[in-house]
Amino acid sequence: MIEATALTKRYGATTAVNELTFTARSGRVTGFLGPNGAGKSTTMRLILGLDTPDAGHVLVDGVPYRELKDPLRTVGAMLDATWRHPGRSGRDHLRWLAATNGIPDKRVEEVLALVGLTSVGKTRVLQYSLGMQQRLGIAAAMLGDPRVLLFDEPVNGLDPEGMAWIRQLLHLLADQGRTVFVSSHLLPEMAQTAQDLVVIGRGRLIYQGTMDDFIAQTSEHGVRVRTPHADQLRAALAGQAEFTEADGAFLVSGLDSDRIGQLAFDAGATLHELSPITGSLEQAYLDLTRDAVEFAVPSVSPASSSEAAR
Ligand SMILES: Nc1ncnc2c1ncn2[C@@H]1O[C@H](COP(=O)(O)OP(=O)(O)OP(=O)(O)O)[C@@H](O)[C@H]1O
Repeated sequence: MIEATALTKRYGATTAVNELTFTARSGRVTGFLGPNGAGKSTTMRLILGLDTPDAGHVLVDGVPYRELKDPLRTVGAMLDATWRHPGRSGRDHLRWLAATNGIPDKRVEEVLALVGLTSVGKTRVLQYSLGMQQRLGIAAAMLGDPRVLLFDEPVNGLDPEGMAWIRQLLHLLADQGRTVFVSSHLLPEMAQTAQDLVVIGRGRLIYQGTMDDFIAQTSEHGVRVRTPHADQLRAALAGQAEFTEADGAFLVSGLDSDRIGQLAFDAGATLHELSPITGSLEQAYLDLTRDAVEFAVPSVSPASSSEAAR
């Protein structure tokens, strides 16, 4: 488990992390989201003891990182997957890490197998694709068989197959009871990966809770209904729910699809469509972080883009 309490970090006049309190639970994949400059990397560095907070504290399985007796066996991290000794082979890179941390050599073969790099263990890292480098970074994070894992942008630059592989691995690690804390800018990918979310903006906590609650609380909801008996449905819904009509369909809010189906049936309206519209992580995220974006991007309108083209 990771527990941050009133965590604060300042760089000169910039408060990168501001009284941040959150928990990442064991057995769950927790997504860590926030606009550029929100303080995600700083928070990850504070968790790993690479930076010292000005106030507050963060505990990993109940202990500050710097007081962990065996850090690599407690926390594994991949912050920058592309930094590696390029002249070494993947296997030698892991052997070097294992040797300097008192981890037996046989664990290297286990983690190479876990990430599917056994057959290219002898290949120099210089020749690895980005996907292979990400896998090697994960192998390194797994060397100490840690209970807590931190991944900063693990799917950056990966193809769909590589992303799916990482998603499955993160789920597997969480199912084994580990704490998996992962940042990503790719919201559709995060929507499929994370079960819990910590969202920050300008260093402050904006949301902490489950992915499902996040999407449910902050997005537009409704049920799309199509019927050839619009008059009957209109009469049935009047006073029961709010609705708008467009393109031959009703968008009904305030009632779930079971209730709408029943009302329509009672009113003798045949339904050709009854589909709940659930919000997306992207919409919920944009709604919630709108005010927390450090440098707002001007909206793109046809007029402004043709202006620019001139
Ligand atoms: N070493 C540093 N010295 C000065 N300012 C820093 C330092 N590290 C971070 N900052 C500032 O702190 C704020 C938070 O930065 P941080 O890199 O933690 O955000 P982030 O959420 O990881 O951003 P991104 O998504 O763009 O990587 C930013 O305003 C950044 O400029």
